[in-house]
Amino acid sequence: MKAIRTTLATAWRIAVPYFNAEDKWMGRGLLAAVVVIELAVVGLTVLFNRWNNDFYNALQERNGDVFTFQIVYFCVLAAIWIALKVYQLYLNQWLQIRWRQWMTERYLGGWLHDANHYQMQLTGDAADNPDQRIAEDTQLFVERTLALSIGLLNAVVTLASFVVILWGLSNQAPLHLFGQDIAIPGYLVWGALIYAVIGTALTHWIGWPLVDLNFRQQRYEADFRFNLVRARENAEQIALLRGEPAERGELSERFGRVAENFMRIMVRTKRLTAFTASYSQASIIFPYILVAPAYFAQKIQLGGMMQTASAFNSVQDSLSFFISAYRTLAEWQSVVERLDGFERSVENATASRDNPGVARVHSPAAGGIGFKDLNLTRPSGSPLISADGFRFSDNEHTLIVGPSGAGKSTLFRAIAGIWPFGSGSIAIPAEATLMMLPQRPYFPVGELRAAIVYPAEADAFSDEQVAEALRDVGLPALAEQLDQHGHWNRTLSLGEQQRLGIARALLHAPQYLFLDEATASLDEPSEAMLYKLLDRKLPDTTIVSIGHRSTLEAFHQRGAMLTPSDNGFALQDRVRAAAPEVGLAGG
Ligand SMILES: Nc1ncnc2c1ncn2[C@@H]1O[C@H](COP(=O)(O)OP(=O)(O)OP(=O)(O)O)[C@@H](O)[C@H]1O
Repeated sequence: MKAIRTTLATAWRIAVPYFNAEDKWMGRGLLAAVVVIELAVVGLTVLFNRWNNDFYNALQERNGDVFTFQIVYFCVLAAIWIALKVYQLYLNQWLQIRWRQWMTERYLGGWLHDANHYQMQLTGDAADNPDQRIAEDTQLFVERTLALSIGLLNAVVTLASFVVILWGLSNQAPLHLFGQDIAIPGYLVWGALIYAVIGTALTHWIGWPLVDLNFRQQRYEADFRFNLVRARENAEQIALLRGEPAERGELSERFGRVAENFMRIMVRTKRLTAFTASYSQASIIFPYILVAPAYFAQKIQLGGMMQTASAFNSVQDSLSFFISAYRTLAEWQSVVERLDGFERSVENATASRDNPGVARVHSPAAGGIGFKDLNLTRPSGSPLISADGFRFSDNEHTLIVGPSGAGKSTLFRAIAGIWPFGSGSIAIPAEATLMMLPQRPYFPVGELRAAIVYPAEADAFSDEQVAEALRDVGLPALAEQLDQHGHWNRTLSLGEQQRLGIARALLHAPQYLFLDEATASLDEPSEAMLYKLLDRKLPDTTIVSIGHRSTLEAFHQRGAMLTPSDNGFALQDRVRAAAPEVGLAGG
């Protein structure tokens, strides 16, 4: 019960913001229309119920005129019913897509706000497959929430209308057993109530494990899909390593979990269906059994009996709403849990960014980037790097070296503000523009022009500017293909991708450029050419590089290294053995 209350409260929290958002008038209007139509549908059900009485009485009395009138009357009711049903579905779907669109935008906004998506990955909590939350769960949530709440409304209103009718019918057709009337006011209502309560309790007892099973099913399906996508994304590596059997084994194992859980769902659903199907079949004859004695004792007519049966079924249907909606309810509960997990995960990521262990503060303009008591740790808390009093001065190029895994890239992440683990502060001039170039730059799939200038808009630079940057970095052939669409991370060599990365830096001209082994896949002369190009084209940019090649020293005035310390590794100035021969500073 507590779980149901918690789920309802959570669902309310997830659902309500849409009806208070910019689209609220449209959303509220559509919802009101759907509700009004639902009420009209219940009203029609009451008219149909009365029609039963008149129609069957006409049949019993062999009254042709009344029969014909009732047929015409039925057709009118049916026509209205059809129109209501058509528009109810149409407006319901309209509301669904607007609501879902709003939720999707909101979740995309939260997920892609600053580095939330990265933080969520780092902390690795409940929202393990955000793509599933955003794409699938929002759709399920909107659809199921509407279906269940409109279904519930129908059940309540139908119940209220028909309990009154059934109560009246109980008095017209008193319980007649063993040759005498037994006066139980509203006995048909009590009969329906007891029947439904027993059914609901049994359904819950048989079906409750489905909530958890459905939750797991969605997770296993998402894991399987995610790993298929990973295999596709890394097709070349897998093919080169002949990793297909390993991939296949892994994927089969993951699908095994999907299938195994599905089998459990099947078994449970089979039991539940056996019960609900028996229950609904029994519901057809149960009211006849209740009123048959009164009918045979000639206390009521055929019409009265048919109307009673139909009213009983309506009452019983609404009381059994929970039974018919059980599977939907179980699925809906899992969806609510997952969306709640996602929302909490976004909130946690935002909170950890707003209160990071590592503070980013503003240093005076042209003050460079400095560290104070900086101690970076792994997410587990184990120490990684310490840096105190170190500064990347403006217009000075620094090369950082250090053992693999020491935390060089993590230092860059902290400077970029996406690594919250640790303590101390990093001072960066206000409004400074920073750009990080990793070893494998990211290019969105699409037009080459947009891929290069990412994350700026495709038209942020003129074609001539982009083409010039491409020619400068030694990719003149690509300068002719700016309109071409492609998956550039897949089709270009790593060296070409690194050249493209430098072209991106040339276009954006950041104040601080961080190169994390960004030219490591190029031969030494090409690397030298690119560094000289950067120096020539971006004279006001401060460059900090991470690299393992000693030839890089020639292009940096200053050396820094990570040396083992009590706190992992310490960032310190590096004293060079000899002055570089071809330094950028020196020419
Ligand atoms: N997302 C993460 N979760 C947990 N540990 C991480 C994560 N990212 C990095 N680390 C750990 O932090 C340590 C430093 O990683 P980092 O990438 O900064 O090393 P690096 O000095 O740049 O290494 P390399 O020279 O090999 O690129 C490594 O031990 C790594 O396993």
